Amino acid sequence: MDIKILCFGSLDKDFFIKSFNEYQSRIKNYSKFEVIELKEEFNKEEENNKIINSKAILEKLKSYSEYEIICLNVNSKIVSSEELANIINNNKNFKRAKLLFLIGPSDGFSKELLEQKFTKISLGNITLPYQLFRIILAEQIYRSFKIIKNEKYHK
Ligand SMILES: C[S@@+](CC[C@H](N)C(=O)[O-])C[C@H]1O[C@@H](n2cnc3c(N)ncnc32)[C@H](O)[C@@H]1O
Repeated sequence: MDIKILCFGSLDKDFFIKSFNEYQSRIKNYSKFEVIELKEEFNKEEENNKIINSKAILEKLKSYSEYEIICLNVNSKIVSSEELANIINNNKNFKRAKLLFLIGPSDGFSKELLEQKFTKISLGNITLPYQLFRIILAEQIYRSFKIIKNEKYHK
């Protein structure tokens, strides 16, 4: 399996970097795993930032056309850890599956991006800052593998 996270910015605090690296190395026991970071445009008004940053995502995704895109969006359907594991496990050719998780910019995604035929999910009815969310997502991906493989993991 091949999993990528496409996101904005980079982790700039030691405790974020350490936490992410921990889950990253755990995920790598199950799948190829890579983070692709885009530079975020902050300088315009909110609506324009959304459009500019979402266009940058859509442009980048052209290089990943063979990947199934899973867009993380606060206002989309909330999924449980088991449901996320099902999404990851859904592919008939599990070992060869290619999944790209998309974390949005600070102002969220544009209408154009949200209209794409991506799987869109929320991890809960709370908005998390992007650095923290990257770690939560990595933990949930790791947890998904534990669920899929029916392996023990602390509750
Ligand atoms: C700071 S948040 C963006 C908040 C923005 N106001 C919005 O409504 O999308 C940055 C990114 O983190 C991710 N994110 C944060 N909390 C999330 C949640 N509970 N579920 C899914 N994605 C979340 C999303 O990808 C979001 O685009």
